Amino acid sequence: YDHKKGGRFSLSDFDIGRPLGRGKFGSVYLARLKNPEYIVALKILFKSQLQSARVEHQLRREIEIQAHLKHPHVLRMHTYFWDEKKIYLVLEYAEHGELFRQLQDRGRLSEGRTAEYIYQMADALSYCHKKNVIHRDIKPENILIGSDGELKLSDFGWSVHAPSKRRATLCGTLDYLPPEMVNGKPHGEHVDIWALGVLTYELLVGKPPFECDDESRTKRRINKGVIEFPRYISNEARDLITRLLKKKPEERLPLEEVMVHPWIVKNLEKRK
Ligand SMILES: Nc1ncnc(NCCc2cnc(NC(=O)Nc3cccc(C(F)(F)F)c3)s2)c1Br
Repeated sequence: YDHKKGGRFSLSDFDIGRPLGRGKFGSVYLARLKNPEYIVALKILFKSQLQSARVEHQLRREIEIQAHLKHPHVLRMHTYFWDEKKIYLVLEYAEHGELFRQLQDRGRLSEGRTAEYIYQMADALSYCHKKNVIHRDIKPENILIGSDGELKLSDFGWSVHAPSKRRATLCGTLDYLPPEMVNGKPHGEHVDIWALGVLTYELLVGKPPFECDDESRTKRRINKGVIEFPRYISNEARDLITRLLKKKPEERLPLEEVMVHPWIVKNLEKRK
């Protein structure tokens, strides 16, 4: 199709639809490329906000990383463009929105559904880690749901190439951070495996395992690593979560073993 020579898009190439969500640095809109007609999610960022937060390098890294990621359980970034004041990320549209919303609506998810979701995220993370990319910000808000109910790992705004001693000024929830990051130590891809354990727990229980009303107590609980399971959590689920939430990064269950863990296999069989 005859889009602009040099391949660059501009806002006039799109019809803008309803807002899909509001982020810290800008909003996401449903949008349709006019020619050919193609539905996307358009994240619109203000250069001024990125500059004052000094995160332009982070966005550049995300764009670079996303350009090389193509996987059914990783939300695609098709392209990006900019004008005088804004930067536009042209993203794959996830029809069923954020996993966070589904968890809020349902309170907590069944073991069958959770096992399927964790299998898909382990698959996505295994793919990213093979490309030396660690996501570093896995949480229900950053996981979207596609048209067939499949999960899409999204928002690589905090991702880096492993290993990283980057002492990024972390903001947002500490709940998903492993001991090594909470203590500002060098960290590798094992941080995503820890976060997968927190995610498994949160989907089954409805809240993360070390949640506290203040950060210092959360940090203490993350470092202590004691996990309380409600009675209704099966032994196999407890086994997987315990093997993911190991304090020592190298002791955490490798992703390939997560995908064949008895709890995953048993629940995937049942849902066929
Ligand atoms: N239904 C939906 N279907 C598709 N997408 C949806 N929402 C957008 C999900 C995203 C994917 N990728 C993202 N990336 C960033 O936001 N990056 C970003 C933003 C600011 C600053 C920075 C940085 F500069 F700090 F790195 C990096 S947001 C929804 Br709701």
